[in-house]
Amino acid sequence: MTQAAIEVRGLSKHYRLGTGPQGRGDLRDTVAAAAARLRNRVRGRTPAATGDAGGGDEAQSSERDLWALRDVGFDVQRGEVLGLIGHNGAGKSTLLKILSRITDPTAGEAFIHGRMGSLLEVGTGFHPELTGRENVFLNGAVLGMSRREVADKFDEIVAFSEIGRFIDTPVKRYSSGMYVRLAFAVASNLEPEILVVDEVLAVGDAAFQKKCVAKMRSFADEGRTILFVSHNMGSIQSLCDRAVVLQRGRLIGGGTPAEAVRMYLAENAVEAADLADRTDREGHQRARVTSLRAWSGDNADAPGYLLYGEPATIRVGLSGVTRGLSCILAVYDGYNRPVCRFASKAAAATDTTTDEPAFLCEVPELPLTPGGYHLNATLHDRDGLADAIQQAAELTIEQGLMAGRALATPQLECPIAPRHAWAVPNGPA
Ligand SMILES: Nc1ncnc2c1ncn2[C@@H]1O[C@H](COP(=O)(O)OP(=O)(O)OP(=O)(O)O)[C@@H](O)[C@H]1O
Repeated sequence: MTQAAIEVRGLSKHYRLGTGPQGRGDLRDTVAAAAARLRNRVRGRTPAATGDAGGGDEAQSSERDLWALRDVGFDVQRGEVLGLIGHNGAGKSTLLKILSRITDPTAGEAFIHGRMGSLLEVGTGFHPELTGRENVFLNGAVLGMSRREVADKFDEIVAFSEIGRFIDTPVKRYSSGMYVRLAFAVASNLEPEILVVDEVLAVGDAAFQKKCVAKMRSFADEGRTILFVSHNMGSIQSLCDRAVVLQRGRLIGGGTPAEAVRMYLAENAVEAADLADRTDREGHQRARVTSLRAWSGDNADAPGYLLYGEPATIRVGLSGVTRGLSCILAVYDGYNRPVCRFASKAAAATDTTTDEPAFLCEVPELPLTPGGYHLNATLHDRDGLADAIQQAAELTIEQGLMAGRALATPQLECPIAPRHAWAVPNGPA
C-alpha cells in the first residue's frame, strides 16, 4: 500500500488569455463541474479535462496561451509537511486549486489518499451568498461528514474563528480577515487527514497568525499531512519537513526547506553590481569600489535577495590604494529614506576567502523588513573622501524569521524590526 497522501503526476494547466479560465462558465457549468468532481472525489482522482499538454518547452507558447503548470510531478508522504514555494505567477495557486477540485488540469492526474481540507485564497471554498453557518455545513458535506458530525464541531469552529454573531451573515459581507479566520477554522477543525493551505498567514492579526501556526503544528504532530504554500521563507523553514520549488509552471527541484529556499533565492539572483565603470562618483579616486554583492546566510551564489532576521553578508570589492581605508554603506528604503548605516573601522581591507581587496560586512540578524532597498557606498582614507557611489546596489528583502519569530503584519510597515526583549519590573501584575 502506498504511503503517499498526495500523488501528482504530469500535471499541466493551460489558460487561454482573454477568454477566462477554461472549464469555468456560468452557474450551470459550475454545478455540473462540481457534480463531476464529487464523483471523482469518491474515486480519489483528478481527471484531466479534454485537451493535451502540448509540446514545446516554453511555459508560454504564444501570447494568448499560457501554461500555468507544465508536467509537474511530486508526492507528499503521509504525515509530511511539504512546503511549496515559488515567485508570483509560478503556478502555486493553480496547483492547489487542481488538488482541491476547484479547477481541472489540462493534462496529468492528482491522487488524493484521504479526506482533504483546503484553505485557498479568499474567494474560493465558500459560497458568497450563504452565511458562515451554512458554509460550515456545506464544507462538512463536501468532506463527506454527516450533519451531526459537523454540528458536534460547530461551536469549536465558531470559537476558533472569533467570528461571533457574524456567523449568520452571508460571507460576501465579511472582510478578508473574517473570511480567512472562518476558512482556517473550518479547514483545520473538520478533521481532514490532509490539509492544503495557501498563504493564509499573510492575512489576519499577529495573534491569529500565531493560532494558525500552532494549529498547523499540532496537526502535523498528530501525523497528518500538510501541503503549505507561502512566500514567507521563515514559515517554510520553521513549519515544513521538506519543500519543492515551482518556477514559471515547472517544478525545478526540492529538498530540505533550507535547500529549497536557496534554490528559490538563486532563481532571482541579481548579478553583483559591477561598479568599476560607473562614472557618476565623487572623491579623489585613489581607491575605488569596484563591486557590491549581498547575500543571505551561506547563499553566496544567490546575491541580491536577503532574508529578514537571517545573517547577511555584504561584500565591497575594491581597487587602488586600500591601506587605511574605511567604508560606509548607507541603506535607503523604497521612498529613498535613510534606514541605517554600516560603518567599518579604518583597516587594510582584504577578503580572506579570495585574497582580493574587499570589505566584508556581516550582519548577524538582518533587521530590515521585507521590501526593496538600495545602498550608497562611500570610502574614506587619510586624505578624505576617496570614492562615493549613490544607489550602488539594490537589495530585495524577503520574509524570514528573527530568532525563530515571524513578523506581525503591522511590523511590515516599518523598515526596521530589530531583535529585542522586554523586561517587566517586578513581573507582570
Ligand atoms: N483563471 C485564469 N485565467 C488565466 N490565467 C490565469 C488564471 N489563473 C492563473 N492564471 C495565470 O497562471 C499563472 C500562474 O498563476 P498562479 O496564481 O497559479 O500563480 P501563483 O504562483 O499562485 O502566484 P501568486 O504567488 O502571485 O499567487 C499566472 O501567470 C497567472 O496569471
